[in-house]
Amino acid sequence: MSSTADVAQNLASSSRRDQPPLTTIEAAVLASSGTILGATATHAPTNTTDTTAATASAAASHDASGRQPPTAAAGAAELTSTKMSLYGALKRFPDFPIPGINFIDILPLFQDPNIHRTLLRALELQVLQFGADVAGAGNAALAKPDVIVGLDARGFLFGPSLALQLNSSFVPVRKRGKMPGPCVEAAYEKEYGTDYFQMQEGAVKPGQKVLVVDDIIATGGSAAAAGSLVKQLGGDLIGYLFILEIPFLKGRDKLDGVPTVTLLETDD
Ligand SMILES: O=P(O)(O)OC[C@H]1O[C@H](OP(=O)(O)OP(=O)(O)O)[C@H](O)[C@@H]1O
Ligand SMILES: Nc1ncnc2[nH]cnc12
Repeated sequence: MSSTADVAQNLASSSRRDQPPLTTIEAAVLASSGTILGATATHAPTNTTDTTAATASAAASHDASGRQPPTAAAGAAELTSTKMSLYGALKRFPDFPIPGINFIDILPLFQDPNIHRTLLRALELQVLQFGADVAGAGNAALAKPDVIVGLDARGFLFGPSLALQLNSSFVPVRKRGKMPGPCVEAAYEKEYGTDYFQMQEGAVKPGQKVLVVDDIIATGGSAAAAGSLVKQLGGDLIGYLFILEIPFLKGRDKLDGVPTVTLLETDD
């Protein structure tokens, strides 16, 4: 396996259409995304794609003299601060919207343009890493999503921006009764209630590769319902991407082993 420095270097120098070159930190985010941004390894079922495991050891690798290569060390420090700035922006509201729920508010991530930018870049890099893990380093493009599906409403805050960055379509999943024309529908339970999701027929074409994105996976009910709608439309559900996971609620268990990546996690 390449060292983090090698991976970061390759990524930093890789040319991507219409994209500025990756900075050291961006490359390092991708090179060791699991270590810093994704705590997915601990909780990932064995049959899910773990973007952490393959890179965590690289991030921790040392050179022959027993020291971390400077790029990796610098990258790790920057990554720690990246994660801390994203995580530190989250706010908690006990007993909202009902007693017993510790509500984690992701809206502050969008208040500061620097944090907003960092978030979008980290998500984009996480998708690229996801592609490399699913299809192999040289074939990451094979796992590039044709469609980003974002969930009503917080998945709309970053789904379209991410889709644009990836040159993918954006398609919404909405709560029942919000969209015109024929729709497919799925009922689901979430951490604090029951709801119905819909997608417009034809919004995803049969065989298109679809990545479902949302802010938070709690019990997984919302994400699983979205996945079932994608499949009803004939889409190829290649994965899920979340900003934040609440692992003790075991949402991943509802996702049928579909590859799932998260940037951050919290157990409170
Ligand atoms: O994993 P789960 O238990 O299903 O919970 C996660 C879902 O709950 C929240 O959405 P909510 O339904 O509150 O809608 P909103 O985005 O419109 O606030 C959140 O944005 C996720 O979509
Ligand atoms: N605890 C929580 N905080 C914010 N959004 C949520 N959606 C489901 N559970 C949530």
